[in-house]
Amino acid sequence: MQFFKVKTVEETYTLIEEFVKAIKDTEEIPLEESLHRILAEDIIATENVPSFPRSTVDGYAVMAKETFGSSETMPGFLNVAGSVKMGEEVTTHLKSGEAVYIPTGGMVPPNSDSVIMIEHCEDLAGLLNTYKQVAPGENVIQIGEDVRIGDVLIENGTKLRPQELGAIAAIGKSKVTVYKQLTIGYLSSGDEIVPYETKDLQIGQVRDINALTITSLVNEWGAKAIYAGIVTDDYSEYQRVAKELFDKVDCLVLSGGSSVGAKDYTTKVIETLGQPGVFTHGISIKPGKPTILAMAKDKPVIGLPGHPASAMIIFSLFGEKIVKKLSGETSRNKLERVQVRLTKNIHSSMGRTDYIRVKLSEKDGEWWADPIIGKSGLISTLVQSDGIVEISAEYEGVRQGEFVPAILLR
Ligand SMILES: Nc1nc2c(c(=O)[nH]1)N[C@H]1C(S)=C(S)[C@@H](COP(=O)(O)OP(=O)(O)OC[C@H]3O[C@@H](n4cnc5c(N)ncnc54)[C@H](O)[C@@H]3O)O[C@H]1N2
Ligand code: MOO
Repeated sequence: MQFFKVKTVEETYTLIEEFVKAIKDTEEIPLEESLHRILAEDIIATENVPSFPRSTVDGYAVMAKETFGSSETMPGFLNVAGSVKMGEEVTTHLKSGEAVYIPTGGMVPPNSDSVIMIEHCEDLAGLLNTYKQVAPGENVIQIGEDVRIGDVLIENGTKLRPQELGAIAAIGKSKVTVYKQLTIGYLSSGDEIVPYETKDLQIGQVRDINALTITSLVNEWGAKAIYAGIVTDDYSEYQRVAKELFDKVDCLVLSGGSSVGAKDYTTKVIETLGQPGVFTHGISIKPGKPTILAMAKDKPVIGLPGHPASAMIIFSLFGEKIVKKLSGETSRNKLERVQVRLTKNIHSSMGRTDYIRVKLSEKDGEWWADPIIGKSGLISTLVQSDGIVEISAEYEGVRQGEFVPAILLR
């Protein structure tokens, strides 16, 4: 049976990299609606930012060399020849021996190369006493120092953060081309699963937790979740609903029925959706060993283990990678794991990667991870957790105080 041919975590990531291809459909949208979308063009600067030399302080525009030697005890002297107005161009050149009052953000006059801060000088009836020398360029943002014409400001494949939106706004671009927002279909399965709004549960019934955790993760990652409800463990009904949803979405996620029980139909259903089909059923991982990953007609299909903590951990580990690849995002890898120290010895099995739920706390400038013990069916264990620590397959356990990589659950 394929189930027992488990793959390692690394093999699984390699297969995802190999199978999942980015969707290349694009659309042009207003800049203000583009937060967390994936850029589908290089943004080339068409303007210098700033377009004029700008003071970073309130003070006096000067020629730096004319302040050289100034000190508290031996001030220099310059004539105050006027003032710069905010938002207005300055065409008058600064002459030798002169200083001009300038507010923060004002245009530095031609011939001036620096600004002396108001705290370091004193205007005595038009004679400026300079108590400190300034260096050429001091307190001035030069033309194009922020963004230079022709520079690739932001690369195709970047996930747009607030700072990218700000930079695009700075060059006056109001529309951006982004990759199409992904739609991720989600379906719960199981005779015992009932809508979470159900008031009075019959014995044996379970409210649908995974619908909320999984679709919320999808939304957090910037994709659109389509929830298609709950199907019972009736193969033909499950197959019909899954196929209908599969046809509407870019990626399908099925929860439950991933194991090898008599009514675990998820693999069989996935195999009907198209070629090449299941590429992983079973990962040497805890929790989430029965995880199913497949490709059907270029669309990824994920079969999550039903236990709520397993479903969420597995979807965070592999679902996010799949969604990222599909979305066209190629941003350099950000910090994915942080090193933390364990508060207790943890046992694990060789040949299996363990993800342990942990609560983090800071002590003397270091982060410590306290394991949350509990079965993978318990959602409350994730409520108590700030992250999961990874004990890789080559370890039999980790001792108290040792450093381990942690993935934060935000
Ligand atoms: N013989 C073996 N049995 C099992 C193995 C194994 O290796 N050999 N692995 C176990 C592991 S590990 C997991 S994880 C589960 C995965 O099982 P399924 O994916 O088939 O999940 P179900 O049986 O449908 O459900 C498991 C459990 O979770 C509850 N559940 C399911 N869906 C939801 C939902 N949407 N919201 C809340 N709770 C849900 C369900 O009621 C069950 O209690 O297999 C083990 N078996
Ligand atoms: O590993 Mo299974 O994921 O619930 O216990």
